[in-house]
Amino acid sequence: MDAMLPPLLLVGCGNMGGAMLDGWLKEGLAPSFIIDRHRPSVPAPHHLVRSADEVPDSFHPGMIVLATKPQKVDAVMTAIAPFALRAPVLSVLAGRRAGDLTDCLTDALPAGSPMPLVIRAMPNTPSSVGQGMSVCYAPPAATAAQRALCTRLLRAVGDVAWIEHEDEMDAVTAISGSGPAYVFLLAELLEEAGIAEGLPPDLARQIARQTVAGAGALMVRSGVDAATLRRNVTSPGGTTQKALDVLMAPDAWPATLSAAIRAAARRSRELSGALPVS
Ligand SMILES: NC(=O)c1ccc[n+]([C@@H]2O[C@H](COP(=O)([O-])OP(=O)(O)OC[C@H]3O[C@@H](n4cnc5c(N)ncnc54)[C@H](OP(=O)(O)O)[C@@H]3O)[C@@H](O)[C@H]2O)c1
Ligand code: PRO
Repeated sequence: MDAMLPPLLLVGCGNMGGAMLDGWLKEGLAPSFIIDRHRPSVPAPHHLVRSADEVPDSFHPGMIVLATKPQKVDAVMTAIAPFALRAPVLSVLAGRRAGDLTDCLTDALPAGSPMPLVIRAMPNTPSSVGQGMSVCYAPPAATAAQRALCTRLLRAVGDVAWIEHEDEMDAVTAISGSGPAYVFLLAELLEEAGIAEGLPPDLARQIARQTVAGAGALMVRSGVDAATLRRNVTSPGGTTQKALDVLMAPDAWPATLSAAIRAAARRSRELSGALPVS
């Protein structure tokens, strides 16, 4: 294992903050402060507080990780702004732009203070088992060391990629941020379909879950592209072909998935304020 991850100020420890924290704890994390109203506990030597005002002024984080809901972040900006003069901020909020968050922090600081730095990342919940996918965007003011620190933190919980254009974050959010939900839905629907075909519920669940997990593991470990792996399952004139004829019809999965991704990306733009709420 590499050296310990730096101390963090984690603001919000629900589904996503908690998933990342689980991954960081497994990797070894320097004593950190976690702000959350609901999490029951964090292991020693970390500190759980219920409000941003309870973090001692003496704390020097290596990074501040923002993981509240986008609509709830403004309420904590004043309390965390002084820490943002000591460490870069890594926001995993959907939609909220780096410049917008920087402005909120700047407004909460005395006039003439240095400008805080906000880097964005879009992780996903498989981070909790070290299988996350995080895509990062840093404004031009970020240093190579600050970018490297983000990469190191997020690499500890999965794969990391960087984008140079913040606008791409809306599509990233729709695909990899929200994507685990689509895959879990697939597992749910396979299970329901198995039961509808007369299988015992326990067996339907087992085969649905392991099929989704096994297919994902095969794709990763083989490195073979998804279309080839799909063709390898599809015997000419066989059972898979019959199912794919239904799923791959232009008005079926191709249309449905692209409409779903468009809707999610649009919602990300709405959260940024770039589009009116529909
Ligand atoms: N969930 C995902 O898969 C995912 C993936 C990528 C990115 N994200 C982003 O991650 C962020 C968090 O999403 P989530 O699903 O983890 O939300 P969540 O489960 O609601 O977690 C946020 C946590 O922060 C707490 N919190 C908020 N403001 C607080 C405050 N002032 N003091 C103390 N605790 C506070 C919330 O408590 P209350 O509920 O009481 O406010 C909640 O426990 C969002 O911005 C989302 O866009 C999520
Ligand atoms: N969860 C957040 C949402 O649904 C962002 C990506 C995954 O808005």
